[in-house]
Amino acid sequence: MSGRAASMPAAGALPLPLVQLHEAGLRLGGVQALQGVSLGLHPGERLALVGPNGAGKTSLLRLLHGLVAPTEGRREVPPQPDGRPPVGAMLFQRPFLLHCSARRNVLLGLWLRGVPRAEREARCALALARVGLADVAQRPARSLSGGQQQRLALARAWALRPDVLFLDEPTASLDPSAKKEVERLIEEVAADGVAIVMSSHNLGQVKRLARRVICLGGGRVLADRPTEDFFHARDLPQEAAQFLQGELPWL
Ligand SMILES: Nc1ncnc2c1ncn2[C@@H]1O[C@H](COP(=O)(O)OP(=O)(O)OP(=O)(O)O)[C@@H](O)[C@H]1O
Repeated sequence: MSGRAASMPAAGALPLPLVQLHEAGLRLGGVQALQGVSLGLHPGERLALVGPNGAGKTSLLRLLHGLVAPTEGRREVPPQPDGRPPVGAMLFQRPFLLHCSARRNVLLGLWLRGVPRAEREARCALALARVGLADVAQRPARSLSGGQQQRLALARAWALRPDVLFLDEPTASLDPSAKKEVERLIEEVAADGVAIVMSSHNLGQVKRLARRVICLGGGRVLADRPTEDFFHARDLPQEAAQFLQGELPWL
């Protein structure tokens, strides 16, 4: 798609983070959803956010994406080497689609982000083809199956040529075959060099897609490890180890 992998820095060079949080906290209606979160997200990373219900995964996704501002600490978005701000896109568990055709949903997404008219049609057609929806482009978006709707949401995000894709439990409401297909497409996006940040309760999926895992509990980062390490380490903080032990039997 965007050929991000080709513009990745040479091995050994430290890339600039796409977004960096410094002791960030988020208070929502009297609830401390996040506190003291410091982390950087780099180009091409594959990060999974795990933790029990209410741990703060969605809040952290929203904060990283800039949909909400931290109520404590700081969110920094360093300008990239080419001077432009990084482009982010987000996918939700249940796609938010407008009452119009699949094609128009993608075109409107491009229009909203200020993509020039001359580019919109081609980018839309390419994105729909990449997710296998070219033949239903004219169908009302909301008449598509759940799996097709999520693929359409992915096409809409993909067409924006994001540097980072935020995914909030992207396959949680899908049946096994639709889940597999969406996972395959997320893998393709990541293989293009797009950074992915995904919240998931599916640890099998986390193992398959992520290279780094952040485990949250009570709005704090309990562990931030490479995926292999997270699943096999003997020195995880107690709360993170307990979460993992509770989930592993379901894998
Ligand atoms: N708009 C809001 N107003 C008040 N409290 C909120 C709001 N949104 C989230 N919270 C609270 O913030 C905390 C973190 O919620 P968040 O949705 O980020 O957790 P989560 O890990 O994504 O949970 P889940 O796995 O259930 O989706 C929870 O206690 C939640 O009830």
